[in-house]
Amino acid sequence: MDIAVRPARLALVGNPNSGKTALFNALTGAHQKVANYAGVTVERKEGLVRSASGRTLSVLDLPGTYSLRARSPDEAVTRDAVLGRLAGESPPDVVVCVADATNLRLVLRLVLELKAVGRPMVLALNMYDIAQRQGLRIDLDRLRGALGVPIVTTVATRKRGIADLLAEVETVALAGTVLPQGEGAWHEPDANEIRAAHRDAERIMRTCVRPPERPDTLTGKIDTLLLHPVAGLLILLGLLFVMFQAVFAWAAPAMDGIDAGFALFGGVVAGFMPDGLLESLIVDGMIAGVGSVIIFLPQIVILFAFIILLEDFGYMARAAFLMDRIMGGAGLHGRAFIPLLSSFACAIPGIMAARTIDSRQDRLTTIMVAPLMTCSARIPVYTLIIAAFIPNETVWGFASLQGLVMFGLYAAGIVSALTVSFVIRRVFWRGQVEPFMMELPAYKLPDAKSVLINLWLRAKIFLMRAGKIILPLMILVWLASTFPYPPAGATGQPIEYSLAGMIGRALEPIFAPIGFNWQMVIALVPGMAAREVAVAALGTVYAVSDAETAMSGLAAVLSAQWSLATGLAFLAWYVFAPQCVPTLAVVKRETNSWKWMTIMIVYMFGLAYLGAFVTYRVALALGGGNVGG
Ligand SMILES: Nc1nc2c(ncn2[C@@H]2O[C@H](COP(=O)(O)OP(=O)(O)OP(=O)(O)O)[C@@H](O)[C@H]2O)c(=O)[nH]1
Ligand SMILES: [Mg+2]
Repeated sequence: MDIAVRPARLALVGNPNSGKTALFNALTGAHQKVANYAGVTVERKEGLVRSASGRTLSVLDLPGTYSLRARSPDEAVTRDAVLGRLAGESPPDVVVCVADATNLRLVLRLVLELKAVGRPMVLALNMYDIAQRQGLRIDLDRLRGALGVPIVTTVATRKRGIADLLAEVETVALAGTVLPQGEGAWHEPDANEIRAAHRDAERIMRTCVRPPERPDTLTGKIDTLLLHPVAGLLILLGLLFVMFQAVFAWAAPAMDGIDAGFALFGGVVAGFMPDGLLESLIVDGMIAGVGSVIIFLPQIVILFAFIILLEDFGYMARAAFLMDRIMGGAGLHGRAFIPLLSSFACAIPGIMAARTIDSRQDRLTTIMVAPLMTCSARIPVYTLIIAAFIPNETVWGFASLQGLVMFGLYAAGIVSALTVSFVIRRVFWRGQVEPFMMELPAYKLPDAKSVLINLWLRAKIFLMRAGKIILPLMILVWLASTFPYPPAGATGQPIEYSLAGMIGRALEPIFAPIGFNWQMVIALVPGMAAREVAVAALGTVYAVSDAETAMSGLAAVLSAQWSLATGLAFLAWYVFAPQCVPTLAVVKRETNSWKWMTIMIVYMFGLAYLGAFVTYRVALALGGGNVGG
């Protein structure tokens, strides 16, 4: 192996939730997602690190696995990477096995398997801080002897032990491999070999690790309450309730600030520019359009602050455990919880996270319902319509009505996901759902820095979307709603004669039964590329984006122009419609079939139309048909 020519490659392999990604971030300075539950990483990620001696090493982060006998698609990624079976990739020069030091029993079998593969290897005992705090006594020298591999202790989140680890990696890398090339040395172990490995692991545990004198029972104590079948579920509901209340209550001042900022900015720019087309494009199309989406940043940050904190405490794995019975009843695998939870951010990572589910049927069911979870791109649409039609009142003396409606919209997404998966089970396959077996991590105090980094990543994704997707789309919307000009002597609004107006009018008959007018139809079209563009597009269509009136102005215009029934129907449409083409593309890629993508499009549009229709008709019947009332 010639290290001078190409960087030596080290691969991080280990059980789920052992801190591989945290170690990867500590080594490479990357900001990959870490969270206190298993199955976060589902793809290989590569980065570079420079060692103390100035050598560049390439680091590979891999999905967690308990064994090389891969069961799910993400575990197969790890196995293939270790064995050098990935197309165009040689096996890693050094395997760094990342162990949760507080849970050594689980990793020892993997260590023994990896040793059999024969690549040079280093064992990193991560989470060593927690092991020490728990009073766990690990005899490192004896463990080194028993396993025959170098061992370093690390605390990935505090970047402790990183230099030692790198030094150890360099030593074994330089020592070179005299061992057989990966693949040949490894085979699927048979039952006898598995039993033998199990015995070896138990023996090593007995000789090298002594349990703490006073075992850590804090986690156990908290769990008797939080995992209680009734109290636990109530606490979960309570947490979600507080979360949505906070989204509305706490974000308001920041949103007003952003609103005013963009209005001011638009006004200043307008003052410097001559009146005309260019001014309209920049001020009404671009500044107001992007501003009407960015204003939702505070709400998204608050929502994710809750989610990230709950993840890092270790609560989310408990939530999955609590939900397992309900989800199982609906035909969903317990492991579907994490993918569905990720879908609250965006369905795309959620659909990818379904790779941790090994049974193909369970995985497909999860993928098919993931887009029903309320992704963050829906927040702008929901909030706008809620602000326009739901009075800002307090009910029962303490709850904000607007927050309650938001809670209801999220609940509608969850309930429909459970219902659809129930139906999928009946229609496509009937087999048993596999029982849930997720490790419950120990509770941990979140690491402030890593919470902030995760939060910043979410905010960045949102802002990048505003720049990369929404800005260009808004320019298109502006063009389509400005040209062609109205003919001489036309009496209506200019937009009625534009291309967008024509499209809206052409599609209007399809949407009239569910209470949508042609302006709404125009907004739906660019909303296919990214849901939140509908908000900005409505602003353009209703021409409210003068410098003085941004978001609050739009809500006022909508409440004057739509009936309550129409507003509610629009919300119902947004709960179900398979909007955002990128999600559909990912479904095609992950299922590797057009069939499932088509099924998704058909069923979701069907539900959206039905949901909006029923909502509209019921609201009309209850007297919600007055425009401007
Ligand atoms: N106290 C402490 N926490 C750690 C340490 N290393 C990681 N963590 C935390 O452990 C949790 C899991 O870390 P990840 O890096 O996501 O684990 P992973 O092995 O990549 O997990 P998967 O990708 O799901 O297989 C996170 O909450 C980390 O912040 C450590 O050394 N000490
Ligand atoms: Mg990871």
